Amino acid sequence: MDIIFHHPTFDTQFWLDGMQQQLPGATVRQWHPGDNQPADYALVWHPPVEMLSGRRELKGVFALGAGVDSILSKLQAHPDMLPDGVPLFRLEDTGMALQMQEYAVSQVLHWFRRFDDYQALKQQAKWQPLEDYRREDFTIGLLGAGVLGGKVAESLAAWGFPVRCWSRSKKNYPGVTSYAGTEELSAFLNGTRVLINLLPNTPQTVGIINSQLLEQLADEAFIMNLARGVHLVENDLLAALESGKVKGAMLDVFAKEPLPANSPLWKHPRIAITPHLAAVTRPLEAMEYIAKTIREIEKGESPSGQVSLHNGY
Ligand SMILES: NC(=O)C1=CN([C@@H]2O[C@H](COP(=O)(O)OP(=O)(O)OC[C@H]3O[C@@H](n4cnc5c(N)ncnc54)[C@H](O)[C@@H]3O)[C@@H](O)[C@H]2O)C=CC1
Ligand SMILES: O=C(O)C(=O)CO
Repeated sequence: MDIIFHHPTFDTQFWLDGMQQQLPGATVRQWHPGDNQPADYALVWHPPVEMLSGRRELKGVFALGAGVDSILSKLQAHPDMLPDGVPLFRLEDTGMALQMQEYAVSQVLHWFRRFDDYQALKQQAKWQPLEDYRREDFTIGLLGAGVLGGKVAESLAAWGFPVRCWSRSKKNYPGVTSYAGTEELSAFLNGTRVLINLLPNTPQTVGIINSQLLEQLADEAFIMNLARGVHLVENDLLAALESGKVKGAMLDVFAKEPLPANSPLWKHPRIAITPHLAAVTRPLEAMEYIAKTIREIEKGESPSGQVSLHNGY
């Protein structure tokens, strides 16, 4: 079995050795421009078009992340990049859910215990206890309730918050109220105080966090964008912060990355920023997962994690 690998920033040798250990019978090589030798599987992130196009022999392409929007947008521009019938897989969890849980739980508790307000009072040397927020006024809503959103929802429910989620189809997570489809979006938003976004980037979800959506949230809402920058209309968020409808935001992803130095988001006192690292690919877990999936494909099984080209995620 032959495996080709391309990632613009990962430690390639570490991955070649690691995959070799996971699949001792395989030959794993770094792909270089001009390499047209046959391959059974490709492991990629931001792949050059010529790496995959014309490779009808491939039994699977693995995206080395959870979101496949960048691969799919390239595929739109170059439809022959992924030969017909070659399945595209993505990473399901592989250590990312725990990182998302850490990120979301710590920030929700930060807002719930009003640490932002106390930090602002501290700047004025003010010793001033504030009224506690009540859990019943702190409903948390997950936009997107798949592999990552579902786990985040469960971890926040375990902290005793009212938690709800919104997805394409109904979910059954313990302690989490499920809403599904565009017809239930307004009901989901109504009363949501903390909105956490873990949707994939698709034509249906681009710009979903806009002024019309923000207006439907509970007053003094909080926004956490952990998915993709294009989901959020940044100027609408700034306007909602200005009006007081939104009290604070924590953003990990941006329409343009790295976030340009002149972006007004940097300087806003009620916006916290991290540089797209809410959850990163954990190589060992990812390699184990990919090897398991390859073994299932080789046995003729249908492993999970296959991207629906129709749904776009
Ligand atoms: N900031 C970061 O470091 C990272 C961000 N991500 C982002 O998180 C996203 C989610 O990842 P997973 O949970 O693994 O994806 P997933 O595919 O398991 O879950 C997606 C969820 O969104 C829902 N959904 C999709 N389209 C919808 C629509 N039109 N209306 C309503 N619900 C819809 C699905 O029903 C599902 O519940 C990724 O696509 C990626 O963009 C992933 C990893 C790291
Ligand atoms: O896996 C993903 O989709 C990511 O955004 C990784 O940072």
